[in-house]
Amino acid sequence: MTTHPIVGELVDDDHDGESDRFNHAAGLPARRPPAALVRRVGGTVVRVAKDDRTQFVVRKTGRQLYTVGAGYRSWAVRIWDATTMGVYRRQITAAELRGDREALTDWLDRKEAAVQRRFQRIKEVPKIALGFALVGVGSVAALVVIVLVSGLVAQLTGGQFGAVVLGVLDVFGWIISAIAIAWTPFLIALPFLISWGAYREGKRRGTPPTWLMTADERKQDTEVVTPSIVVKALRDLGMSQLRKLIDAMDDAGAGMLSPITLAGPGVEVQVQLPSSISTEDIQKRRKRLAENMGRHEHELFITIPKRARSVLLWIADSGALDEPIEPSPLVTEPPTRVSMFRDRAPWGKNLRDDPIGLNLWQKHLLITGLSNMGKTAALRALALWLAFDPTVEFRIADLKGLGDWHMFQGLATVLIEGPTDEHVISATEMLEAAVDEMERRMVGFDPEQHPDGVPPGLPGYHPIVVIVDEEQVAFMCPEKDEHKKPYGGKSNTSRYFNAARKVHNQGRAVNVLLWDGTQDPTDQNLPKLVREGAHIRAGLKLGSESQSRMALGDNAVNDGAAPHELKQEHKGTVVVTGMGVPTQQGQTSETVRTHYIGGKDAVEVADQAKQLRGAVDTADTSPDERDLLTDVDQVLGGKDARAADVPRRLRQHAPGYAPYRELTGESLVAQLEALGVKRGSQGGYPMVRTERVRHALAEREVSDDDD
Ligand SMILES: Nc1ncnc2c1ncn2[C@@H]1O[C@H](COP(=O)(O)OP(=O)(O)OP(=O)(O)O)[C@@H](O)[C@H]1O
Repeated sequence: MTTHPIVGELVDDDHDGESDRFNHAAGLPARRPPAALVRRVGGTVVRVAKDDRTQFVVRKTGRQLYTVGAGYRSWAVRIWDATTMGVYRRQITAAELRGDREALTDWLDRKEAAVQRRFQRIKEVPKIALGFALVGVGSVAALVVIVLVSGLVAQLTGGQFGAVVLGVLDVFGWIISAIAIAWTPFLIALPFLISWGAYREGKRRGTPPTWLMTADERKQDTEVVTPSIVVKALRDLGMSQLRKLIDAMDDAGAGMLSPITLAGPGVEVQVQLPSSISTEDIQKRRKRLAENMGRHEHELFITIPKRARSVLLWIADSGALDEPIEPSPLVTEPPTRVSMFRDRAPWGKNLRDDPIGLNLWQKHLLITGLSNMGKTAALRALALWLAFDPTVEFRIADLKGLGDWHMFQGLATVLIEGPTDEHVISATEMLEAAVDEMERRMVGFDPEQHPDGVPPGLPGYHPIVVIVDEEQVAFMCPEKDEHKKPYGGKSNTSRYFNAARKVHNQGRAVNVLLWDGTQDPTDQNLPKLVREGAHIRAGLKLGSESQSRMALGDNAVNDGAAPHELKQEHKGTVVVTGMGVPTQQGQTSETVRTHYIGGKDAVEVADQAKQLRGAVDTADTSPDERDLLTDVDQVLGGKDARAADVPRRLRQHAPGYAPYRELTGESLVAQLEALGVKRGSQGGYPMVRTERVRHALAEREVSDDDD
């Protein structure tokens, strides 16, 4: 036999033109000429037809032959079933597999009764046959009697007895010759008639394989998700056990499904799996399941509801997820004021198109994702909403520093923008200042007066939200301080790590919160202790399941959360889990398509928030010179203070300002003295007195004027 090389790409077993459709939708060229119908037959790739027309005819004929074959098979199965009590056998097997003892006994009894009934019928067969024979003989005898009586009557009334008998015999002769004439054509037509019946039976029984359909037919076939499509998709998952169990079901598997309901731009259906099939078995085959239903992998979401051994499938309308969702209500109808305690931040919509709002009160938050998936935008959208609560203070470090957070100038009390080690050092100090504040609040809290913890609105305990975007930069920082303590890393001495951990551990109760955004999480750039401390955890598209576990935790991923399976093109889509996240009943996570607030809109929203709360004095964290006298006057707030307490206040006032970093009480007093502030003490402790600082400021002003 001569073999001819096949021109073009060798196709895989699953080729059904799906990738061409995908490429077409994405505006990419088709993977191969769409007209070629190529199949692998017994390990050899066979080109069946090339041009459109022939291909159509070949596919159509193939489909019809398949349907006729399916009909014969169905009849054979039914005959086999009928002779071997298949209905009962299958129910018995299914009850056994389910471990349903009650049903098992019931079906065994039914089978026994059916066997008895059949035995009874078989016993009665000779009697029935004899009955038929007697009826036959009786009918012939009756006919003879009728003919004879009719002939006799004819004879007596002037007719001829013989003519009647001959007439009747003629009629019989005619019937016999008509049968003889029709017999041959009937015999010729019989196989066709049987095949027609088989075709109808085959059509009733199932759908031909997708590779026997043209692209258009497939589209029509898969647009609507029906119970039979879902069952067929499950049956064809490539799990022989599942296939057998579904085939064994009396209702062809329909009983496994809940009603299919419309849910946003898609449908939802819950599947109760047979006992030997685990939810994991289905999750692992998401791609195949989606494709069996005519969808892309990212258009099928599988979650695990509370009911044991069941999966909840949400199947998007084809292409629906590629449509953007509407703009944020924050842009279209900015709020006049919000309450962090009471309200929910409008973040986006879930797959069912229900609006999703997060309650952010006393929640640490972590958002991760691959680069450029919309992490900053999603995090910033929450902060912008929260800016409409004037009681909330923001301290922000944007360790990319390309202006994503610049609109918070005048909204945040600290705004660090930049990627260098210096910026990481500032961010660390900002976080350490938050730890100091947290400890001050904890020490100063009066549990007798507030037995239920810090109530909303308690003076001195306003929410402080510390935001660190691109946090991975902090963990990867190689710099060390003068005590050789690293800023980055995750060792016991790492300054950023320890500060983040402390806020995570204890900040919530006193309203000191950390929101971090980090890229491409690993154990190095997002240590376990930090990621586990967040109350709300969100993952945009991630690279692998292990990253999803880091981002959302094992529980959420075990329950079906799969940010690694989100589509790269779907920026801003997050899987979110944790406290304050509204989820469907029985679910632990929610997939949210977040509203996108672009840079320009963000500036406008921030301006509106500034109008509400009045401009905030954003601390200058740039390495420029600061004025020590003015800063000390500001941190004293009109009172005197021990010199040892003032450096800490200065660091909080200007996080990241290097000269304050190593300041001690003693060196401060010396520097102030050089600026004209007389030393003072109380009870043996060096003091910094407001009045002396202001005096030095006034003197300086006078001498500046003189100059
Ligand atoms: N919700 C959204 N809907 C649609 N597009 C979005 C959405 N969020 C972000 N984008 C698009 O993604 C781009 C990147 O967004 P963003 O800067 O927030 O990503 P990122 O993950 O923070 O990136 P990186 O980690 O590289 O800093 C935006 O410029 C925008 O075009």
